[in-house]
Amino acid sequence: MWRRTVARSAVNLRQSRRMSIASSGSSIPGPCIIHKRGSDILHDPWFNKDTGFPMTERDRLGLRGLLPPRVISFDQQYDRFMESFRSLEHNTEGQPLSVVSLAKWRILNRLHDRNETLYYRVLIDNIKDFAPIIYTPTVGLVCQNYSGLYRRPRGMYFSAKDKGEMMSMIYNWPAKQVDMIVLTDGSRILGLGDLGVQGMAIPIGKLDMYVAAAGINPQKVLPIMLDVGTNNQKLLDNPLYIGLRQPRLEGEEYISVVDELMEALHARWPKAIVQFEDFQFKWAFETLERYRKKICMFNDDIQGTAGVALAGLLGTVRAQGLPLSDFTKQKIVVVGAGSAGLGVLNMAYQAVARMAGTEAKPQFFLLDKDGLITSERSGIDSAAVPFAKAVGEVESLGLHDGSGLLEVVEKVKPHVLLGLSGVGGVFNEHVLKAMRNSDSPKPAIFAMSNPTLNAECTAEDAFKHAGDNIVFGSGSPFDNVDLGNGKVGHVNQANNMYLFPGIGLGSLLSGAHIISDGMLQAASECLASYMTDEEIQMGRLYPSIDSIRHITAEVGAAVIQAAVAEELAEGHGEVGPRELAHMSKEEIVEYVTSNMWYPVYSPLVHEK
Ligand SMILES: NC(=O)c1ccc[n+]([C@@H]2O[C@H](COP(=O)([O-])OP(=O)(O)OC[C@H]3O[C@@H](n4cnc5c(N)ncnc54)[C@H](O)[C@@H]3O)[C@@H](O)[C@H]2O)c1
Ligand SMILES: O=C(O)C[C@H](O)C(=O)O
Ligand SMILES: [Mg+2]
Repeated sequence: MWRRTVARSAVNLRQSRRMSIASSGSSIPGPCIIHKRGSDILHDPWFNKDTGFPMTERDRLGLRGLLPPRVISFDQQYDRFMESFRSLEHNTEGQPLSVVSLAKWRILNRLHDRNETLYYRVLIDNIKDFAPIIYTPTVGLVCQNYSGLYRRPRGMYFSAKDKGEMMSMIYNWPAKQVDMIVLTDGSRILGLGDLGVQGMAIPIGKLDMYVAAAGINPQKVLPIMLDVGTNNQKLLDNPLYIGLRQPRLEGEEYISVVDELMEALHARWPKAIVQFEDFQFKWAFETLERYRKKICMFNDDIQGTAGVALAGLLGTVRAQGLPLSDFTKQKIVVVGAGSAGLGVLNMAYQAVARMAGTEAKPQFFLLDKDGLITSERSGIDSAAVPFAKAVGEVESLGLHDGSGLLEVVEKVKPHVLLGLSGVGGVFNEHVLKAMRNSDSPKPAIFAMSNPTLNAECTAEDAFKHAGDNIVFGSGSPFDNVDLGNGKVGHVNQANNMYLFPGIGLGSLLSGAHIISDGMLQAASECLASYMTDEEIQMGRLYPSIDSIRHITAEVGAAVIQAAVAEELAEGHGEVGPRELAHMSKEEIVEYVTSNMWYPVYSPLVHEK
């Protein structure tokens, strides 16, 4: 089954390389009805075209005289923005990275707040350069400074003070239809901890990726911050902090607020997909279990990450020249037993069970801040219990509960070392050097924690200490590494951005009322089989971010097919479940692609 998908995907890949990201879905859209006139339109980033309004439209919409007389074309506006961006890059050369990154974020954010069509076009066309600004890693810095950077509202804020009001508040959102919601409570922002209301930049950045990668119409996305307070003393002490200045709600009080918000969202937009993002461990699994059987939602840190990591783990098996069934024999050390680490192990165990039956005993090792987790450990979370190693098993390796990372790597000689700990540099020189004795001819190192400073190691250190023959992936982007003699160490961005847009889009277009394990597995398998054997041999486990729209269309189609196979698909718009069931794989990809929004100026028509 895997082999077949690999071969087929190689064909798709070749086709995709001919289709540029800019050309997808670029047909001229029909007119757009608006209920505003005059300067109200100029202040609405959904409709504003700045100097691009043609004269006829200026007349029709009461804009004549409100803009300079010359009409500037979309292409000229685009060039003008890119010119200012390049000169900002030039002018900030040599300044500290944080200063440059924030300056770039600001110029993009200003465009976002002014003219969304132009913003998304520059984002889509320059995704490789701009994703690290509007998304990871710069978004982390933005969250840390959000109270100071905040200028204009975007998305919705619900707080503990809104209890009892949410059902009516939800109607304050101006769009009738919402397809995609990303919700956070700001309690575990990347590896940066509790950033309270300032975590809002994460849902905004994730939804920017939804627009860029999945072609969700920006008028149908909704970032939401649920502010239940913060336990971050620095924020509580900051008089300019823009969130609630109170400790986080806990227990029943907390869950009742989340329940109320979920009910309100579901009542107004029953078909919208809700992505939970950056919830702290103690609520991430609990909320997932609480809502996943009732509404179309998923937790990106648990489930999106798991799918991306599994695709990378299967890629490393292929990179060793082994059949995929050998995945069951891989020795994998996972560092970090939180939402992401446990999500990955959960999915990896499921994959082993499919390949070798439920009796199979994979050689996966799990560590948290207190070292190796065995069945002897008391007080571990119930979600981690299935992954605790039997004491006898680790004793035979000379290990025990709490063994440190270096000792584990030295004794296990793992094929894969995967970090989701949030702790920068835990893959230190000694640990990386120990990976030279791995039992794999091509050891894999995944330093998946974000943002850059929280990565378990840098790409450069990984190749320097663990050797040129490793495959490397990181959650935040690093440059490829020059290994000398014309050789390059390829850096993969092992980030859930390769899956969440396709999971969301596929779920939406299937009309499924829940997101099943089968749909998530299909997404991961699709990503795993996307790369050709030649690419894998070169250490390329994931596609370039330039092809993210194409990979998202493929993932979306795989999710729809799985929903159809499980009889969960209820259809979307005019395409019912029967039509979906009769579509070939190619037709489903075409259906997904044709539903992707692409930024061009639509003619605006005023209606009272
Ligand atoms: N690349 C991606 O797509 C992706 C996706 C999700 C999360 N992440 C990153 O993963 C990190 C963890 O996220 P999470 O939601 O699982 O957090 P979490 O708080 O739920 O879990 C963190 C885990 O790391 C463990 N830990 C802490 N210090 C450690 C140490 N020194 N050695 C070993 N383990 C240690 C903790 O005990 C805990 O089990 C974050 O930095 C996040 O940005 C990356
Ligand atoms: O946001 C990211 O870049 C990935 C992931 O969701 C994370 O929390 O680190
Ligand atoms: Mg996240």
